[in-house]
Amino acid sequence: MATLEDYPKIAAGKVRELHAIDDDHLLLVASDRISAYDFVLDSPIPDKGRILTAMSVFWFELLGDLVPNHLVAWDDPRIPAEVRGRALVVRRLDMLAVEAVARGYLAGSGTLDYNRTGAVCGITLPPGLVEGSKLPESIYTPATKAPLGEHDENVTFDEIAEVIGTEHATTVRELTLAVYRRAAEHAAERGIILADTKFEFGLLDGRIVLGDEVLTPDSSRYWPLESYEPGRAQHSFDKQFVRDWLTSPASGWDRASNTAPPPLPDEVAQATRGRYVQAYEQVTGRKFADWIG
Ligand SMILES: CCOC(=O)Cn1cc(-c2ncnc(N)c2C#N)cn1
Repeated sequence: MATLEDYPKIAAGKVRELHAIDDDHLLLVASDRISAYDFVLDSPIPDKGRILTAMSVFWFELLGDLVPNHLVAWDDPRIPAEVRGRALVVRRLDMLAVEAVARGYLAGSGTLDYNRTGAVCGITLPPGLVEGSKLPESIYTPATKAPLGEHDENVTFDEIAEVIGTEHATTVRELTLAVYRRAAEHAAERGIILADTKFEFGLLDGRIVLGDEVLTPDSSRYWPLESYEPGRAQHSFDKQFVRDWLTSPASGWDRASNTAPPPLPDEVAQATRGRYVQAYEQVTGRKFADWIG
């Protein structure tokens, strides 16, 4: 059985790492780390890596008729025991330099751009929208990847086409919207608003293939349908307990101070684990207890 040290690390995000298995395969590893207010917290959320990996596997399977993906295996001798259940064997792709974002609702940088310009990524929106507004139809709002810790930069379709060519830019936009719309419809039927999501695509033998993690609460905004109310910041299905505790007097943390947040109380970490499990079971109809690792 391989160990993680056998696989050189080739990329890392805030909460994930990418290792090389061989010339054609990579190992995408999800940690139990959680990010809030642009900080990676000291406190891990038990099983977060396994739950989000199981979610990606579900979505890759459900959406496989719409778009090919890079997933090769999730239960495989190439996966070291220490990361089993929170690591995927994936095909090595030639990644396209675009953060392919679809939005069904106005939130985050989308609201910021809209308030400044009436548009997001060059797409003019109707007047009178607020944080959390449902958009008349979902839109493609690509971004360019920023260095770790910075926010991606929203750009227009034409700016992306300049970099990856009009043909690939067009296919990426079509796939992003089709896959998001199908996933958002599935989630809404199960009481979860998928407000937006971010995909990454790559080339494999000239075909465009869906890479990265997909439609997890780290790559998407998951809002509970029952507490949806436009006009304010929406409750995060998974991160709200963390946000509420960090911004409560109990934490002793001052968000404006730009200092690192304190560790979470165990009950906040455990309650957050519960939210990830609930999101997984509600979206997939599967029991997390049946997942490997
Ligand atoms: C965890 C850090 O990695 C990233 O966040 C983004 N990233 C993806 C790749 C990639 N590169 C080739 N083939 C792939 N299948 C993938 C994937 N997924 C590189 N960086």
